[in-house]
Amino acid sequence: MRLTTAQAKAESLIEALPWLTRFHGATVVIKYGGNAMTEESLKEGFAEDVVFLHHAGLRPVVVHGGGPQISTALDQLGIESTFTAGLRVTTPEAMQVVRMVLTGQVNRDIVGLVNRHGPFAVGMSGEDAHLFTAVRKHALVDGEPVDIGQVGEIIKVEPGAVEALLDNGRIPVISSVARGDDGEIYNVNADTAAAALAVALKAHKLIVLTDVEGLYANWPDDTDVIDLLTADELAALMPTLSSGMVPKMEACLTAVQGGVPQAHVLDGRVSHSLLLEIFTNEGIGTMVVPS
Ligand SMILES: Nc1ncnc2c1ncn2[C@@H]1O[C@H](COP(=O)(O)OP(=O)(O)O)[C@@H](O)[C@H]1O
Ligand SMILES: CC(=O)N[C@@H](CCC(=O)OP(=O)(O)O)C(=O)O
Repeated sequence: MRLTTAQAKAESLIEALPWLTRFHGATVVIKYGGNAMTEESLKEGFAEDVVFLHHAGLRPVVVHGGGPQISTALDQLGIESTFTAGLRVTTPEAMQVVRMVLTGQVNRDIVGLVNRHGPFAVGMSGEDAHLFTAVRKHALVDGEPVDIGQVGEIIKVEPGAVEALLDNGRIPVISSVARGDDGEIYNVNADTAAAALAVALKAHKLIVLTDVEGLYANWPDDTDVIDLLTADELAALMPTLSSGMVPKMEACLTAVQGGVPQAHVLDGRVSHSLLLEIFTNEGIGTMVVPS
């Protein structure tokens, strides 16, 4: 018997039932990357997905980056910007721009898109309510520590303000800027910040949205996406990874080793990728699970 369109839609809804049951009340930390937020329709789709998760009874938390947006602003201001070991060398002058773009621009954009659907999103900086406390981080180049300016390594997470927002039925949207006990502000890679928060919140899932399908087995060849990895398998692969994938896969490993049962890297260029991952039997992207 052929299914009518309406019946096929009902089948799709029913496919989601076991996942709705399983993830009811689950905290999901979603890292939204700058390269996955370039197109307006994708940004709108992302906001719809987050609101859908909220209405479906999950507790979504968004931690965002904005690397390309920071680079554009620095270029416009004539401030040179370089990366060492995947991290932006952040002078005090650049730090002001990083803070302005992440907390003042990208954060506001995401909050605005989510709040088209209701009074849900509340924007925060990682500096607020001592959410992220960081110390100065050095990059390792050929095993030697190199000064990369005001780049931070998170040493403490106080998730109370985020938990209060979640308990109040809100969707926290958080920029990856941290404060230091030394009075400085620090630029933290957003993948790293999302993982630290997922561990502190005892989240059920960390989802990292990016601009590739997942972790490719033989990068730069993009034919073979690894769909499932244990933490031990990922730890063994880490030294072979390059560029942007290093902080992303490190974040998945930190999260899973810190007690988060599942960490995923998904393609943010696919519309509604969040819903596909959470509510379909196939899932998409790369999933990391405990060994
Ligand atoms: N093994 C790999 N699998 C997938 N992508 C990889 C791999 N190694 C390096 N990359 C690169 O990492 C990039 C993702 O990192 P990045 O550009 O920092 O993303 P985002 O802005 O989403 O944080 C991909 O676009 C790809 O060019
Ligand atoms: C230290 C460091 O490199 N910080 C990042 C923070 C933003 C970020 O991580 O943005 P994406 O997720 O879009 O890459 C930066 O300055 O670009």
